[in-house]
Amino acid sequence: MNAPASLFADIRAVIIDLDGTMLHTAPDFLVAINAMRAELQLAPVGVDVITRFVGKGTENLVRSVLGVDYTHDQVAERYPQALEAYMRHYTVINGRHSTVYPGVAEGVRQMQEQGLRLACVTNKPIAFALPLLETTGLLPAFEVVYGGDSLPRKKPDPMPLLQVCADFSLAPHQVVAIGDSSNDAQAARAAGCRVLNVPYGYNHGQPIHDVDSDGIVDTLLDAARLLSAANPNQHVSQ
Ligand SMILES: O=C(O)COP(=O)(O)O
Ligand SMILES: [Mg+2]
Repeated sequence: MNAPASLFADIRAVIIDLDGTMLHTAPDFLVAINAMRAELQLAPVGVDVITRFVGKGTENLVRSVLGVDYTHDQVAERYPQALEAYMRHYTVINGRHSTVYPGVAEGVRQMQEQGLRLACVTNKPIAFALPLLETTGLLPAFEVVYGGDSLPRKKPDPMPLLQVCADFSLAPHQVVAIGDSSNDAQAARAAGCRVLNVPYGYNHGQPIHDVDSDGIVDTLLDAARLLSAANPNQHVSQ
């Protein structure tokens, strides 16, 4: 951890990203994307190709994996069919090949015990995000969940983060966003929220150390410990 604890002294709520932060969903993306590509008579792509495109929502993902083979105009032509196929396949396999990262359940539980309010903001469609949170047992921890299609604009736009601040009646500097990518960090910076990155996710295939954030925590459990150390009076009685 490389951020001074004093930066987090006022934190009252945490916004946590989903793909690459709470859940390793790349294996689900791999299956659904390659099933879609097979329908379009395209060869499968590897997981490294796919994780470069995860984090900016479904539309970007589908367009990007078509862009591996097609020109801009060809992508535009095939996009509706590809999106329909991808959504159909993802709906069936959603969560089947995903795993919860180490420290997530415990970190979320410790944040709750500290009295921190929790929101999940993901660029995944809300219809995919909610069942995943439900089946992994994480859903009850979150007062608010926004998907990439819940609001007019998604991360890296600050809109969903600012909406959470408004929902919780908190100023942005009282809220920290935690995510695996520059997309999360840009949204947080634009919103005026604090931001922590985790190093184990996708970050569009780029090194996480290059991202402008307030620090990197190894796990969500480490994030909970950092926030606890920065807010020693915040513990609620059990
Ligand atoms: O791009 C997506 O579908 C999801 O990405 P996120 O959960 O990391 O925001
Ligand atoms: Mg992510």
